Amino acid sequence: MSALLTVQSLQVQYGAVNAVRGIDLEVREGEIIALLGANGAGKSSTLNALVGLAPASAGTITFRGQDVTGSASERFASLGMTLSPEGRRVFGTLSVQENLLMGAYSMRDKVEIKTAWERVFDLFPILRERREQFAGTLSGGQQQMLAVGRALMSNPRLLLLDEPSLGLAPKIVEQVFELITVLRKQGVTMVVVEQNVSMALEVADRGYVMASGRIAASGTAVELRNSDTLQAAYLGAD
Ligand SMILES: Nc1ncnc2c1ncn2[C@@H]1O[C@H](COP(=O)(O)OP(=O)(O)OP(=O)(O)O)[C@@H](O)[C@H]1O
Repeated sequence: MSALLTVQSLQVQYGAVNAVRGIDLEVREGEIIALLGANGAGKSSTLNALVGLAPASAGTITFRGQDVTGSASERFASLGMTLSPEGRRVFGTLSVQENLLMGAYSMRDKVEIKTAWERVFDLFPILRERREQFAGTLSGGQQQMLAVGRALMSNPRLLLLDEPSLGLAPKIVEQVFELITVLRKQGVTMVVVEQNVSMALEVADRGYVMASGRIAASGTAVELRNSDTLQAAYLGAD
């Protein structure tokens, strides 16, 4: 498997706050990578920096063989790397279909947009039923589906999912993880930030554990499940 994404010595700083302190990551084609760690460990900052939404103050990001460090977020989408952000962030006063179209902003071709749209509706039939409805009136789980659906509209090769199960009822959480396995079968490579560590390690091939802006441990899902560092990373929340 070749590397789809390589991150070297990435740092993210917000003023005086060093959120990410020089991390290395590799994501290979077809993999599901879990990015784990306590609140404030730097997971969201890492994902945001990967798509140009947080300030990468040092390091390099190579995606599909191209150095994309410092690129604008549109470039990431057009190259095939998309983020489904934490907290869903759907546009509540726009309809379901308008929200989906926001995810297809780099596409010009109507047939291409329709194909992407149908794929999202096939994955989430409830969104097809509610396509005219304001996104703000959907349940939490449906808004999460819409956020993932919007990210899928650009047909990403690499999908970054930030806390996809956050705040959802257990049954819906199971659906989110089922979705991850369905997407993998469709050839989407994923990096998943999750507080639900056991479920994340069930679907993931490999993972990285962050603590205080650094990688504290990495390995296969099986290795991490048995790792003391994983337990310590959660107990030692900063
Ligand atoms: N926009 C920002 N401005 C200043 N500091 C920030 C900003 N975003 C995050 N931070 C800080 O950076 C550090 C890492 O936060 P980040 O959200 O990346 O962690 P996380 O592991 O994703 O945690 P969570 O699960 O709570 O989102 C924290 O100390 C946080 O307070």
